[in-house]
This record gives sequence, structure tokens and C-alpha cells, in this order.
Amino acid sequence: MSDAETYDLVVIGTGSAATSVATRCRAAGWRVAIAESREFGGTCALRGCEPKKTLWTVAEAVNRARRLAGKGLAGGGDVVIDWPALMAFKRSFTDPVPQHRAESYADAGIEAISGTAHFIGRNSIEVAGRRLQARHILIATGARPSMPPIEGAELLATSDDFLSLPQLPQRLVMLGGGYISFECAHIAARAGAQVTILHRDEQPLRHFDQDLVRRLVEHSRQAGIAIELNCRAAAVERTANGFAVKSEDGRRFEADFVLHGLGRKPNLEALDLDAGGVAVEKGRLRVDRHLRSISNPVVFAAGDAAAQGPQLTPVATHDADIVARNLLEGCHHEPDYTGVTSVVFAIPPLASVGLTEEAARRDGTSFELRQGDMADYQSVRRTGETAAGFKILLEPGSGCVLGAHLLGPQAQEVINLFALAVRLRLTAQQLNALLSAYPSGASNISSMLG
Ligand SMILES: Cc1cc2nc3c(=O)[nH]c(=O)nc-3n(C[C@H](O)[C@H](O)[C@H](O)COP(=O)(O)OP(=O)(O)OC[C@H]3O[C@@H](n4cnc5c(N)ncnc54)[C@H](O)[C@@H]3O)c2cc1C
Ligand SMILES: NC(=O)c1ccc[n+]([C@@H]2O[C@H](COP(=O)([O-])OP(=O)(O)OC[C@H]3O[C@@H](n4cnc5c(N)ncnc54)[C@H](O)[C@@H]3O)[C@@H](O)[C@H]2O)c1
Repeated sequence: MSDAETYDLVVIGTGSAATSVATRCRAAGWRVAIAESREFGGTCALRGCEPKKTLWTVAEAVNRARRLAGKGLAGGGDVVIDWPALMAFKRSFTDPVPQHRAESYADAGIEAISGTAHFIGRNSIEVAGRRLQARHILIATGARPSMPPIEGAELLATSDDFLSLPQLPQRLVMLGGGYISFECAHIAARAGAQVTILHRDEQPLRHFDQDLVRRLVEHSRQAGIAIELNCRAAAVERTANGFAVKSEDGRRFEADFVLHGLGRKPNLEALDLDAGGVAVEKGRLRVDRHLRSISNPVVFAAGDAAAQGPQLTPVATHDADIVARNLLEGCHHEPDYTGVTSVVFAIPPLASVGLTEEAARRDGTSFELRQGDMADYQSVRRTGETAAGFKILLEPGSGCVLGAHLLGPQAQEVINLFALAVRLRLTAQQLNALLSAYPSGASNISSMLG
């Protein structure tokens, strides 16, 4: 073991919650080290949003070609996904990331270290046989699949495995009706696989508007995805030619690949937080409203590891901004998760920002509702898509946009305008003042607001 090296900041992790803190502190003249146990780049760039969106883009193109077959697109019905070529295309985005990150750390003068970091004292980290002493430490270690109480859970494949499958298996069973299962199911189904989602209750994608979720479930079923509700996975076992999943109510599902879509939890196990005096409760770091450990003021947390907002990239980058400002300007900044936008990249996508009708009713918040089906809108018909709808919640009196929920071919883009409205407390009237390009997804907003 070498003597301790001293730093102003040691960052653990190289994902969306980590890098900008390291680069901003380094730009301010700080001595900074960053440690990573896997390839440099984190989940979003290597194993999450980015590779998933590449696969989704091709699956969506295939879906669109099939839907437009006979509507001027000759041969559209014959378009298929070439899975190995799709994987090669995906790797053209992901493969360069680690090297690129390593070079940018070196250019910035940040010491980048490969290895799993853990605490050896309140302000000391050990990684790759080196002891690093730091004025500040940032935990940005992300999340990992939770270990569910399912017999044979070690047989489950993860989203990492799905996103790098060399060949697509024929029969896939997805456990859990959340983001990962829906997104992977829609991609795999368009690539010709037989897909089943098992969800434990009646409300898959439970943070989304449930009327639109029901519409998406029905549409997914029409696209050939079997969705079993009230079906809690209880056990997985190997069979002669694959796997079998048993549900609590005794049903059995055969598969070649069984995906874990059961939720992710902060990735803290390897850190030896006790050695650092970093308090944890029920698997979550205890941080104050400045994202600082309540038990060790040296330590900050951000992103999925901090688990203060939803496990999403915009939350991780927002946390990173707050931590960088707390480190560089004094510790008085707090994250504000108002108007965090979220999209399930199903086909078509389902998007959401702000208050849902269900939450408003539960909390007794008054609202005016604008809702409707958009399947007949020209912008939707032109894509051949048949499932589209919206629901918007407005504050009575002021007309401020409290929440917006969209299903349809351009939902992932149009939702951002509503997100701006929710975050800045814009009114329906102000949103209606938009002179949007016509025809476009955004030009439907005035019809939605009525
Ligand atoms: C399949 C999938 C699809 C997703 N799609 C979307 C999407 O479309 N939109 C969206 O907003 N969000 C999406 N997310 C969520 C998003 O990827 C995460 O919220 C975001 O990447 C979290 O960033 P982070 O920096 O907190 O963690 P991460 O990016 O996970 O970075 C943590 C890093 O820390 C490293 N690490 C962990 N422990 C140690 C240790 N002890 N020592 C050293 N290094 C360590 C890990 O190897 C990892 O690289 C998706 C997630 C998944 C899994
Ligand atoms: N597009 C995106 O932004 C995106 C995509 C993928 C992942 N993510 C992030 O990653 C996180 C993890 O994704 P996820 O899909 O694993 O989790 P999730 O929390 O979205 O969904 C997990 C679901 O599994 C269900 N479940 C739990 N145990 C079950 C059982 N035994 N049988 C059947 N169902 C069961 C739960 O009710 C829950 O609805 C998400 O919460 C999200 O923040 C985001």
C-alpha cells in the first residue's frame, strides 16, 4: 500500500451525477480524482438511455414502416430488424465512450483511476491499491437491480444483458411492469420475439397517468406483447431448454431469457460506508437538503445513489449541478425536482411531467382537466399510429399548468414544452401564445388546451 495522496475532491463513479462535478471543481483549480469500477462513462451512456434509444429508434422505424405499408410505402410490411447489425450500430455509439472519457479527464488534469473504491476513514478512500485523502468526497455510484424475494433470482438477466444480446432469444419473459420491461418488450417484439410481461398488481408504470397506461397496455397487446397483470413472480428455475417462471398464483411461463425489471436501488454495498461514518437507512444514504451526508460533512451524494429524486438522467445532472455549486460557492443550494420529465420509450412513447390526476385526487389538490384521444389528429394518422391521447391538469383560477401526460408518436418531444410550463409556472394562456411550427407535434398544444 502506497502513502496517502491528497485531493480536494474524490468522486466515486463516472456517470451523469459525477463528471460535471469533477470537471467544474478541477476548472476552479482543485486537485481532483475520479474512480470507476467498470468502464468510464456510467449507465446512461453505456448501459441505459443512450443504447436503449438507439435500439428504440430502429424498432420504431420498423413499426412505422409496417404501419405505413399500403399507405404509399411499398414493401413496408417486409421490413425486419437485423439484430446483430443493430447491436453493431449500438456499439458504434457506446464503444468510443470510455476512451473518450479517459482522454477528457486527462486533458482536464483529473486523476482517473480504474477500480472499486471504498472508504477507509471519514475522509479517506482506497481504490486500486491507492489511499486517497480528500477534503470532499462525492458518492455518485448509481443504482443496481434490487435483489427481489424470488427463488432463483440469480438466474435473472439484467437490462445490461438485454442491451448487449448478440442474438435475440425467441421467448422473453420480463418481470415487473416498469420502465425496463416495457421498453425492452417493445424493442424485442418489433424484432420478432415472443414477449410476456408479468406485473404484480393492476397498475403497471404506476407513476404515469393510468388512463394512458391502460391505452398503452391494450396497444402493446395488439402489438403481440402478452401482459399479465396481478401476476407476482415468485420463482425462476432452469429447464431442459431454458427457464420457467412461476407466479405466486401458480402459473408457469417458459422462456429463453428472463429479464429483471423489478426496480433498482442505490449501489452502496462495496463502499464500506461504516468506515467512512456515512449514515444509511434502509439501503439509502441519509443526506440533508444540500445533498450532504448528515453524519459526515466531507461526503456529498448525487444521482441514483443519492435517491432524492426519481432515478433519471436529468435528476442526476441536476444533482451534480447542485453539488458542484455547494462545493464551490458555499453549501446553501438545494435540488428542485419540480417538472422532472419522464418518458417510457414504448412504441408509441408515454410521457409525463408534474402532477398526475391520481396524485391530485389523493392529496385533495383542485384541478381543471383537459383530456382527449388524439388518434384522429392528422399528425398521428400520418404516422399510421393508432394509440394517442393526452391529459393536462390546470390550476383553477390561475390556469397554471400543473401536469401533462401524453401518449403518441411525438410525445417524447412535445412533453418538453409542458415541462417548461410546469417548471416556470406558465399558464395555459401563455403556452397558447406559442407560434409553433405547423404542422408539428407542438402545434397540437392549442387543440389540447382547448
Ligand atoms: C436500461 C436503462 C435505461 C434507462 N433509460 C433512461 C432514459 O431513457 N432516460 C432517463 O432519464 N433515465 C434513464 N435511465 C436511468 C439513468 O440511466 C440513470 O438515472 C442515470 O444514469 C444515473 O446516473 P448516475 O451518475 O447517478 O449513476 P450511473 O450512471 O449508474 O454511474 C454510477 C457509476 O459508478 C460506478 N461505481 C459504482 N460503485 C462504485 C465503486 N464502489 N467504486 C467505483 N465506481 C463505482 C458504476 O460502475 C457506474 O459507472 C435508464 C436506466 C437503465 C438501467
Ligand atoms: N425511460 C426511462 O427514463 C427509464 C428507463 C429504464 C429505467 N429507468 C429507471 O430505472 C429504474 C428501474 O427500472 P425498472 O423498470 O427496473 O423499475 P420500475 O420501478 O420502473 O418498475 C418495477 C416494477 O416491478 C413491479 N414488481 C416488483 N416485484 C414484482 C414481482 N415479484 N412480480 C411482478 N412485478 C413486480 C413493481 O410493482 C414495479 O412497478 C426506474 O425506476 C427508472 O427510474 C428509466
